[in-house]
Parts: sequence; C-alpha cells; structure tokens
Amino acid sequence: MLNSELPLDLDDLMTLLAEAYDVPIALIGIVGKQDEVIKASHGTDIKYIPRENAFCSHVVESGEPLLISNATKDDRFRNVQNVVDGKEVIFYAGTPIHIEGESVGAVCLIDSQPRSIGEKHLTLLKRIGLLVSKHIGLSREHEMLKREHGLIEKSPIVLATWNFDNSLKLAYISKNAHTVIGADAADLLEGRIEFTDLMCDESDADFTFAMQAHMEGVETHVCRLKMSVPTRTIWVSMISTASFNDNGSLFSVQAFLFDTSDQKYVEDKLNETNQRMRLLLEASELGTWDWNLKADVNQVNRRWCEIVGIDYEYYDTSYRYSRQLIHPADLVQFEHHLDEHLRGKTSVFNTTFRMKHANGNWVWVESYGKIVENDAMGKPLRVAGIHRDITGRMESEIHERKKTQLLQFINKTRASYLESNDLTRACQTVLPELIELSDSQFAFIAQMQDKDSEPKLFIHAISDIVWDSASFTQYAEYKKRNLYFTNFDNLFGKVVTTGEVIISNTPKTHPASRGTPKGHPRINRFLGLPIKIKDEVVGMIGLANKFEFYKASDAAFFQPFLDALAGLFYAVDLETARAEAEEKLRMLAMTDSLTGLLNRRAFLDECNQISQTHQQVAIAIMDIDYFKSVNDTYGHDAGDYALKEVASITRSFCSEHGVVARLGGEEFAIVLVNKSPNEVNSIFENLREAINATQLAYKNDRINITISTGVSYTSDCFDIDFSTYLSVADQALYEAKSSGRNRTCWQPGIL
Ligand SMILES: Nc1nc2c(ncn2[C@@H]2O[C@H](COP(=O)(O)OP(=O)(O)OP(=O)(O)O)[C@@H](O)[C@H]2O)c(=O)[nH]1
Repeated sequence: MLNSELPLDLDDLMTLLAEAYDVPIALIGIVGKQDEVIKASHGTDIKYIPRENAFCSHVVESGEPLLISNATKDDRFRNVQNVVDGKEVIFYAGTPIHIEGESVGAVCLIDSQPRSIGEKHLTLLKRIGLLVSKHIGLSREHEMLKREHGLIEKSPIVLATWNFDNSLKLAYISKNAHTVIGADAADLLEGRIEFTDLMCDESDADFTFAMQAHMEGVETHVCRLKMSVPTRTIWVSMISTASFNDNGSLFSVQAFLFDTSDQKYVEDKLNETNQRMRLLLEASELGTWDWNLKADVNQVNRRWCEIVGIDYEYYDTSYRYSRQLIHPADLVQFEHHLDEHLRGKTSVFNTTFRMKHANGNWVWVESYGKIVENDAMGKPLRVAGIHRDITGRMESEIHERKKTQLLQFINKTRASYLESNDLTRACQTVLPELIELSDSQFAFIAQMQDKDSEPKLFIHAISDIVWDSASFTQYAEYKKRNLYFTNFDNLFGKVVTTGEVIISNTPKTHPASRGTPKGHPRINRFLGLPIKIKDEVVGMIGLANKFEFYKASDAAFFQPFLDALAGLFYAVDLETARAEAEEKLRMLAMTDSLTGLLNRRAFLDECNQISQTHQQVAIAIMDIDYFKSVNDTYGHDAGDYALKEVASITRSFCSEHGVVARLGGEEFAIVLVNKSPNEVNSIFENLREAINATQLAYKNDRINITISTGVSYTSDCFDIDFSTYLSVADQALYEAKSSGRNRTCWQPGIL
C-alpha cells in the first residue's frame, strides 16, 4: 500500500522544503525491494529510481539521517552512478521515515552542486522526517478505515458508534443504515430521527438494557431488536462492544447491527413446529426419549416420567436408571431387541415390556425407537423414540388370554378327576399349572375334613418345599396322602376360620401372620382363597410369592376354579356317602343281624365262589343241643345271648380258615378250605370242647351248652354242588344228635 496506492499529497511540503533549504530538488521516497518510489517531490517528475542507485536506500538500511556534501569527494559514494533528471546527484541530505518502528523511506534534499548544511538545519530536516512519518502513518490508517467503511457501507451490516458524555450520543452510523434499518444516516446523526424511534415497543427495553450494561462496565453484549422500517418490521441482531477511559468510565459504544429476520423467521417456524410437535406428543400421550450413548444421557419428556410415576425434576438421565425400572422377566427380551437395532440388524427398535411405576404397580410400555445419529465410523451415537402406555390394552388382552387358560384349566381338573376318580391325584396334576396361571412361586390345594369333630385341612396338593428333616417327614406324609394342617392360628388359617379372601403383600405385617418356620423359604406375598359351598368353607387354595402384588382381582379371577373345586369336593363327598350307604346295605343283606355272621344267602354265594377253585373243602353243619330248653328255661333273650356267644366262639376258631354262617335258628354252617380231614376234625373238636367248657353268664344265670356237628368233605371242590354236601353234612349231624349230642360226626369214609 505504501508503495503504490497511498496518495500522500505532500508535493507542497516538498516545494516549501526546497525553497527553505534552497535546493533544486526535495522528495519523499519509499524504498521497495527493486525500486524507490517517489511519493511526493519538488523539482523532479521522476517516479522511480532503481534501488541500487538510490541514496535513500542507504538511509533506510541504516535507519539514520545521511548527509553527503559532495558525492564526488566522498569515498562511499564516489563511484555510485546517481542521476536525477539527467543531473548528477552531488549533494544529498536525507532523514528516515519510520512506519510502525520500521525504516521504509526517506525525506531528502538533492542538489547537483556541492553544498554544506548546518547542524540546526539537519535537525530541522530530521523533525520534518518525523512529521512526514506521522503523516504517512495517519494517512495509511485513514485509508484503511476508509476501505473498511467502504466495505461496511456495501455490506448488510450497519456500524454505529455512540460516544459517552453524560449520556450516549450517536456519533457515527454507516451509510448503509438506509438500506438495512430504513433510516438515513444523516437524519440519525443530525438528530432528525432518534435511533430509539426505530425500535418497536417490545425492544425498547432490550436496547436500553444493552446500553445500560455498557455504562455499568459490560464490554460485549448481544441482543436482538425488533425494528420498524417504513415497509415492514424486521429483526436486527446487535453486537455491541464498549471502550472505556483509563479511569474505567465509558468512552464509547460501537455496535454492529444486521438484519436477522430470515433467521428469526426460521427459528420461529422451528419453535412453532416444535411447539406443535410437543402439543401433538402431549395430546397423543406419548413419552419421548433421546439417548446419547456416548455421554450416557437419556433425555425424556414429562409424559415419559408420568407413565412411570416419576417426578420430572428428579429424573436420572443415565441408562442404568431407566434399565432398572424394567421388569426382570422382560429385560432379556428388551436388551435383545435393543442390541439387534444397535448392531444394525433391525431398522427400528420396537418392543413391549413392563416398567415399575413409583406406586409399585407395573405398567406395560410399548417402545418404538430408531438410531438418529452415527459417528464417522457408522457407530450409533444417539437413539431416540417414543413410549406409549399400553397397560389397559395389555391387561385386558392378558385377562382374556388367562380367562381362556383358566377355562381349559378347570376342564382339565374335572377331566383328570373323572378319569382317575381320584380328587387328590387331579389336584396334584393341575398344581403346576395353578402356580403358572397365578404367577406364583408356591401353592397348595386343601380340603376341610372332620368338620363335626376337630377341623383339619387335608392337603390334596402342595409345592415341594423341603428344608429340614421335619419338613422332609412332612412331605413324605403328603406323598402317602396323609398330610393335614391343623393349626389355624396363622395366615392360611384365617381363610378357613373366616371364609374370607386373605391378601397380604407384606405377610409379616399382617395381623394373622405368625411368620414361617426357621429355614422355610421366604414368603413375600400371600393370597388365600376359600373354597365354599354356600357359606360353608370346605377347603382353600393358598398361593405365595407372586412377583407383583396380589389383588382382589386375582381372587375374582380364580372364583370359577374355586367353584369348580367346591363342586368336585361336593361330588366326592356325595359319592363317598353313597358308596358307604351301599356297602352298609350290602352288608346288611349279607349278614345275620343277631350274630353278625353271614346269612344263608351270603353263605351260598361264598360257596359258589369257592366252587370256582380247586381246593380241599370241609362242609359242616353245627347245631346247639337242646336249645329249646335254653329258651324255655332262661328266656328268649338268654337264648339270643347264647346264639351270639356261640357265633363269636365259632368265628374265633374257624374264620381264618374259611367261612362261618348262620343258616337259621340255632343252626350254623361252616366251610373250611385247604385243610386235611384230620386238621378239620381237630378244629371242630377244639371248638366243641371250648363251647362245652364255656359257662355262659346271662344276668344271674349260668348256662351250659353243647354243640353237635356233621361234616362232609371233598379233596377238590371245583364245580361241586354245595347243597349236596350240605345234605351229607346234615345227615352226619343227625347222626351226631342221635348218637348222644355234643359230638362231631363225619360223612362216612372220610376220616
Ligand atoms: N332265642 C331264640 N330261639 C330261637 C331262635 N330261632 C329258633 N329258636 C328256637 O330254637 C329252638 C329249636 O329247637 P328244636 O328245633 O326243637 O331243637 P333243640 O331244642 O335244639 O333240640 P335238638 O336240636 O334236637 O338238640 C326252638 O325252640 C326255636 O323257638 C332265635 O333266634 N332265638
């Protein structure tokens, strides 16, 4: 710039200098690499001097004034060919020009005659050199400022300066104010328009605040001002910097102002869109999440927090925090889906899972997300998505599914019972499914028994919980179908004593809780369900350790199963009672009511069955001797008593070897199997002697009786006609009677 473009306009000064020093030439030269450029001159029109010929270059190189009175006599310059305007330079007096501390040229006086110059004049020349240096410096600065201002005036940025003197007064504003903020710079500077008049009301305070801040010592301030230009309203960004006096007081404020209406419009639109988006998200009840993997910051919106009942202000943004809210049973699946998406295997992340609500319940959440930012290597940096609370939908779906499962379960229980006719087995078969269906860990199904005497719960089915030898023994009893609970002063006891559903999600604090025996697995939650027929408790189901809380709705859900069990209990009781009655009738029909022995019909049935086998068989008829006289002497009741006693003694001798029956009156029939004739004979003889030896005590009477027996025999009873053998035995009995009684007579040819 110094070399070429900077006009110095100092020719007049050079004329003045030439006249004052009475020399023909005075000039200012700036020394470049190749040439010296003459920037101002008197007495010459030359514009360039090659550097090697320029004395000024010596001034520049030394940075000191140079005085050559007669070059032809000066050893340093004698041989220097230096000519200006065709005349040889004989006299030269030059002083350096310094710009920013650097010597760049010289102010010099030239003559083609030898001359001398006094010290005083040389000092004056030096001072002139200093003034020229200063002038050039200022000109240069001025030129630069002019260029800058020129640039600014063509730019969309307005430059304004306010000077402070008690108050801030606009001292400068670039001319482009007209095009940028719609006000003429001259009008503003001359006070016809106040700068603040351009401001819309809502920005007045912002502008005042900015200026106030500078007055209070703030160096830089940025604000955005709404301004009215003749045709429209614009948004102007203002960056202002303050300069201060040495004492710290404000000197001036300079500001750049530029129209950022377009940017503001885009921002407003974006905000509007964001706002609309936010409203939409709020209306759609969607939670949003935006997870920065690298920083491990998961930003969520208020709705996200609401879904899990967390206070938005206290939300922890780490992934670990969100992860710990996920239901353990759903976590594996959740992380699998996330991993698949992060590894690029799926285009979106979409899954459903349960999250723990602050109130302790679980909420079903559908999460839909996508990678929104990758690093240069393609590794995911951010994943963002939405959460939707689908608890209502999931619960009704699960409820429906469980209802169907429950119906199948009830049918299975019934079918299992009908198939095996064994209620305990049916209960044991369905117990694992009951545990699964109720999301529990342990369960038992029990039925009340001995309702009239000591109540106790018979355990049809129970989870296998064994932790010590006592519980091992108890479980072994259960396996033998012999396990009963008799102590009802506890949680499950409350179910059978009150007939009410007992829900306890913190069992130790329940008033009925008596804790669990030492070593028993922890019972966290308990649900006791009574099985009732009308209002009578006939059994119960105990469930324990559901992962979630047991609720009244669980009890309601299982009611159909409880009713089904009640029906089965009832059916089993009915069936047992019917079978018992039938057995009683059968026994009645088969037995002689006085003695309890088989009656004639039952005896013949037994004989028929025996005749289906190959065995040795003795058939005997036994009769009490002179029984009529017992009746006649001691009374009919005494006779009855005698009959019972004889029956009892006979049973004790013969039952284990065969069949004893009363055929009628005082006549008995006996069949002994698999005995030889001698063995049979000894049994009957022993019996006879025993009765003979017995004195029956009836009231005050002592009664002696004897018996007679007739015996028939066959070594193979298969397919025999028993009545024939009875007739033969009867003949033998006749023999015994007629030969004196109190004896045993045999079919001829056997013994
Ligand atoms: N107390 C009682 N007597 C019965 C019962 N059934 C039959 N009798 C009696 O048994 C007696 C049978 O007597 P008899 O058939 O004359 O024979 P007996 O007196 O035993 O004489 P022998 O058989 O010849 O030794 C009759 O008096 C019947 O009334 C009964 O159930 N209870």
